[in-house]
Amino acid sequence: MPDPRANQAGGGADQPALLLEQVTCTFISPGGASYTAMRDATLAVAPGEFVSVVGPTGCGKSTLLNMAAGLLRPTSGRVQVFGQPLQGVNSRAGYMFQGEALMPWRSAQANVATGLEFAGVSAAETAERSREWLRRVGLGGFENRYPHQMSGGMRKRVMLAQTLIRDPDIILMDEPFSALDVQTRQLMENEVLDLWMARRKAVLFITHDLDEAIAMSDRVVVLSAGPDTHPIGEFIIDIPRPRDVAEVRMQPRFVELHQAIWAVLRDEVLKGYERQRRA
Ligand SMILES: Nc1ncnc2c1ncn2[C@@H]1O[C@H](COP(=O)(O)OP(=O)(O)OP(=O)(O)O)[C@@H](O)[C@H]1O
Repeated sequence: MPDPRANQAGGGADQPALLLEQVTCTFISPGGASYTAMRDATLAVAPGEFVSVVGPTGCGKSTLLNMAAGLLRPTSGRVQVFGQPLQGVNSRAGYMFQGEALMPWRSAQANVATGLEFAGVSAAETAERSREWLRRVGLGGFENRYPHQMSGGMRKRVMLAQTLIRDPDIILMDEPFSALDVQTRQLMENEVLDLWMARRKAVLFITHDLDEAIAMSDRVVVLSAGPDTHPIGEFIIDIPRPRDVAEVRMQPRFVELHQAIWAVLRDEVLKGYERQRRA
């Protein structure tokens, strides 16, 4: 009998915000071939903690995030949200996808408002909160622009507002800024850090960019190359906050951490590359 409190707001504040315990995920193709993308992987994110996951391309980073979001059920193992088993979609999490996820026929404000509309929030409150969130991400005055009338960076800002407007306790981000140029990317990273510092939600951030992971996080988890991906290293990022993502890279401690993490990641990247080349 499923626990009726599962996945509900409230409760469990002393528990990890998110716990993936010994999760295995095997995909079966229509032809019957099976591929175990993840095996016996355990990862916890504490309330208010910013955790990045890095790993070689195709190792299973999105798979991990999809399990945390409740969009994909692990083949075995368990996922818990604030101490309760996750059932169905993770209603305490906001998910920012890798690609473009805006509805092209809706204005910036209407895109940001979508989550509140689904939640049945009144039209007046929805309008006010979506305007306020657009302002917070630096898009005050752009409410009526459509996605095709905005730059890539502006569209990402709209996606960020869309993710945060429901004030999720857990924020899941899958390489959110990978398509942006370096300068825009650093601006967005700093904005995310400012918003996070103000609200301190649990963040699980997927990236293939080690600099980004170190600059943003409290902890960086390194995944092995697939198949059978699992965490193989974990590093506490003891660099004081607030941080500026561009400046923090110059600090000796940043360089030290980068070397230590890269020593673990490098072999996996080479393995992943070799496997993809042979596939
Ligand atoms: N629905 C699916 N069916 C079959 N195989 C899948 C499915 N989804 C993912 N995979 C495989 O699982 C592995 C992990 O995929 P995933 O997208 O999680 O990797 P990733 O680390 O996020 O990749 P990237 O770095 O390219 O974003 C890949 O080999 C992929 O081909």
